[in-house]
Amino acid sequence: MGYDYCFVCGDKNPHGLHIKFQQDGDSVWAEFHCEERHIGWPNVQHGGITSSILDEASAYVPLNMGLVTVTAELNISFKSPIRVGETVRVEAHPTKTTKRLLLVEASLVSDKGEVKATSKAKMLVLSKEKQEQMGIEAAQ
Ligand SMILES: CCCCCCCCCCCC(=O)SCCNC(=O)CCNC(=O)[C@H](O)C(C)(C)COP(=O)(O)OP(=O)(O)OC[C@H]1O[C@@H](n2cnc3c(N)ncnc32)[C@H](O)[C@@H]1OP(=O)(O)O
Repeated sequence: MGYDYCFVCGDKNPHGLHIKFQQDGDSVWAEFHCEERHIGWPNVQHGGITSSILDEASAYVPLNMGLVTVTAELNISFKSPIRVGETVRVEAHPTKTTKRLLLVEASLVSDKGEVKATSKAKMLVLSKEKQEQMGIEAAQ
């Protein structure tokens, strides 16, 4: 089972979010439309879905640099509810890069310009050996 089954971006995951990320220099971005099946409280997008989108965007930043990482830490501020029917844009960019660690900041903003959530992630670069140990295939 490869990347096609990723919950956030995989084409073949029937339960996934099917988000397509675009590269813009060191940054990545994507759009997401909140539907009824994404809610927790009535009409409010589940915080776990919001977290997944921010996490994934943070992972695509190093991936586009040719680095395979896992999220070691993810700190999220949920600033305003994302409602069913709203389209949000996620953007992520690196703020610090070392040999072992990337710090990535991300945000989710509505099409009306309202900031819905922001995050700071620590993405830990996996060595080839560690990738094999974890059963992660080399990046495409
Ligand atoms: C094409 C489409 C693809 C699409 C596919 C895209 C998929 C993307 C998925 C989204 C991303 C995810 O959700 S990934 C899944 C969620 N994350 C996880 O499951 C990670 C679980 N945690 C772990 O596996 C582990 O704890 C690691 C790998 C993070 C660290 O393990 P380790 O390497 O054995 O740990 P350890 O020896 O203690 O630490 C190694 C070094 O890193 C440092 N370190 C460890 N943790 C931290 C930390 N939180 N903050 C700072 N530094 C840290 C240590 O101090 C040490 O530094 P020094 O002493 O060497 O200086």
